[in-house]
Amino acid sequence: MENEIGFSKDFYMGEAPIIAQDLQNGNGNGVESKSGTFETGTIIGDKKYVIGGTDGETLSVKVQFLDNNCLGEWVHVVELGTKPISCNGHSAVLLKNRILILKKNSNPDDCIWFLEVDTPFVRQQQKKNSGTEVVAWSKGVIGNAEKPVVISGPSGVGKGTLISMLMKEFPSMFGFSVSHTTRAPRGMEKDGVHYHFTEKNVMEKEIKDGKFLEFASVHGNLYGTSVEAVEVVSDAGKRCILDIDVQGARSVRASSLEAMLIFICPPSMDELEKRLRDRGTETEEQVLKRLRNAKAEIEQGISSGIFDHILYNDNLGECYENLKKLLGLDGYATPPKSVPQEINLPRDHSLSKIDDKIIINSTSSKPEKESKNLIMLDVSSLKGGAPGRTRGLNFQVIDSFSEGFNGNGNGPI
Ligand SMILES: Nc1ncnc2c1ncn2[C@@H]1O[C@H](COP(=O)(O)OP(=O)(O)OP(=O)(O)O)[C@@H](O)[C@H]1O
Ligand SMILES: Nc1nc2c(ncn2[C@@H]2O[C@H](COP(=O)(O)O)[C@@H](O)[C@H]2O)c(=O)[nH]1
Repeated sequence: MENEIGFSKDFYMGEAPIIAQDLQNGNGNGVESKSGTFETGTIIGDKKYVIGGTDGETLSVKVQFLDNNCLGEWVHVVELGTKPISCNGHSAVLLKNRILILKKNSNPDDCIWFLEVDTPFVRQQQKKNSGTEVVAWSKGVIGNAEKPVVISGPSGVGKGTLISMLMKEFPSMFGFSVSHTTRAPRGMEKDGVHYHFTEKNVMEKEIKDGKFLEFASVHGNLYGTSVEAVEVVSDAGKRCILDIDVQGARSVRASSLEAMLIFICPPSMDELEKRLRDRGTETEEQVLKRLRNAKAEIEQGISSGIFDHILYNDNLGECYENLKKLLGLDGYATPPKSVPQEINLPRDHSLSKIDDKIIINSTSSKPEKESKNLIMLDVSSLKGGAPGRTRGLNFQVIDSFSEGFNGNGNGPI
């Protein structure tokens, strides 16, 4: 199954139409380069992706185009998303449209990363930056993390109120995605808590740089969800809640976030107007603008098919109970705790790939004891991906000798 430098036969053969081969210059999977950093190389079609820790603290990517066996120049690559921090080496395996990176000797929650090279998100970004080589990083999450929740609806309907109630009752379960906006803060609003209040030119530049999952012009200001805002919540092990308008919900629906989308509808336009006016946060001109926009938003919310669920917020308590039902939280005094899976990858390991299974073969030879582990990483049900996390990774210990392994997989140990 494996050759002497740790590439599997499948890795050489790749998966049509992408073909992976070993590097012709001998810089194979996990080889120390002249500069002393670890580099791996993967050839996909006529491109060679070299991943190595040469960019300060973070792993960087270099791409070289192959021109009939003759090596071309390095190409500048735009790397989107948060890059993994460099480590004591890594392994790389080509999957269908992304490269799986396994960091050696790293924390269980930081050992699996993906470099997307040909996913819909990357193709979309390549189109935007025509002529530029674009790749995107996405961190792998073991198991099926709960889907993010999008709460949308016209201004004043009660989205923020419902979200606050949820966060108060389940503080360790939910995390709020803090949006960016160019509108001015209201009296009690804090920067970084309610919004990241941002200058328009700064936000426009960051949008251009691909830092936003979605953005929209709403009631005359720019609003947007940065990739980081969602990642911060996922990394804290919480379910992400987004409070965004209908245009933003449409973008999220089209993205790889795979969120649950809920539209909150007012009982009537009169009641919506009353709530907006009673809140007293908008000028008369703003109230009228928001009410005008509300009509179109309600129409789209109800009939566009963007949303998975529609909730009517007439009686607040009832609406909140219905929201909890949708989220599977009715009847829970305390939220269910998922048991985290753990995987520790020792520095010395080799990889092989059989269909959608990655076999990690690790050997640790301490003077007193030698231990061997065979871990199977199942990548058949990957979900999400850049510009967010890649979920749906499952692993199983399929063989282990000695106590060297620190994990709680399902297989025999
Ligand atoms: N079911 C309800 N009945 C009566 N008042 C409500 C109800 N739900 C929310 N409110 C009130 O309506 C006002 C608007 O609610 P909230 O600020 O949560 O709306 P929102 O949808 O988040 O608005 P925006 O999109 O402008 O942020 C608040 O003063 C809130 O207390
Ligand atoms: N598309 C997005 N819409 C957003 C985002 N954050 C908030 N919003 C929506 O804007 C309006 C107005 O909000 P307000 O705080 O000024 O009253 C409201 O409908 C929000 O849902 C975002 O990141 N993206």
